[in-house]
Amino acid sequence: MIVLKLGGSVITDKDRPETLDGEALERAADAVAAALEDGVEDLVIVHGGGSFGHHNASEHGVTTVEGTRDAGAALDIHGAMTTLNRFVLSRLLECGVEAVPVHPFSAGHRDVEGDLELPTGQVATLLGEGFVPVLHGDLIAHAGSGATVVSGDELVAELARDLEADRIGLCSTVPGVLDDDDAVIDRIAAYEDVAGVLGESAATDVTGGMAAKVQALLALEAEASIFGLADLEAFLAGDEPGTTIDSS
Ligand SMILES: Nc1ncnc2c1ncn2[C@@H]1O[C@H](COP(=O)(O)OP(=O)(O)OP(=O)(O)O)[C@@H](O)[C@H]1O
Ligand SMILES: C=C(C)CCOP(=O)(O)O
Repeated sequence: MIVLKLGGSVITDKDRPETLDGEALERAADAVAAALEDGVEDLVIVHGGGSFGHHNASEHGVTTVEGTRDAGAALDIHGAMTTLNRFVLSRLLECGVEAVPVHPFSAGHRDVEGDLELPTGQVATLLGEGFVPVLHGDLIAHAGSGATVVSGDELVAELARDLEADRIGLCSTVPGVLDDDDAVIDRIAAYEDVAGVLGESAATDVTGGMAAKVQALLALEAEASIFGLADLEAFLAGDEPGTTIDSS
């Protein structure tokens, strides 16, 4: 089973509010369709927000820890993400991928500690019935804080853990985690080894950029890869492009 995140920074123009990167999305959808034709089974896709969601969350002062109890703000942020989800689903469907939505806002919650609870029975059942479930970074009920943002990276980690994914891939706008000289770091086994080079996203981003990604993936038992769009086909074909996060 593969859990693949399509980074919001890849499929949207992160500097312009609510603007798709149609070419990149098409390329990603083509790669997914080709992989399924080549025999990949059991694929769960998660996409991030990019210019959908982060701007809205930022305007309302909402992050993964700062919540809102304003239903209008909640609908604004969730609505931006479901709009992007519609675009992603349409493109996948056009390529012949049996993609269906799973909206985290209606499925999961955080407890008072902020820990994410995400039931995955619907995802497993959809996989068993031949669908490709497509989740997305979203707003989520948060005990004691109203509703906060849940990043696609957190969802990837939770799905991978619960569904015992064999392979985990994060397709982002960079070819991997970069060192001080902008060279791709081949393997990361401990956060301390790379803490100095990990930063936030260059664009508006309420969920922590590369640092949060590496942290979420290091908490997993399975290996995960962070790579750019040019390497999506290779990842889906079984390669380990970009940076491998290996916490074992
Ligand atoms: N050491 C690093 N190596 C690579 N990228 C880094 C590093 N430090 C910070 N970054 C930033 O992290 C960004 C990737 O994180 P970002 O959260 O934007 O990706 P994404 O998951 O593709 O998008 P989204 O969060 O919208 O889904 C890069 O574009 C870069 O600006
Ligand atoms: C900003 C929202 C609502 C979702 C963010 O998801 P991410 O782009 O995966 O961090």
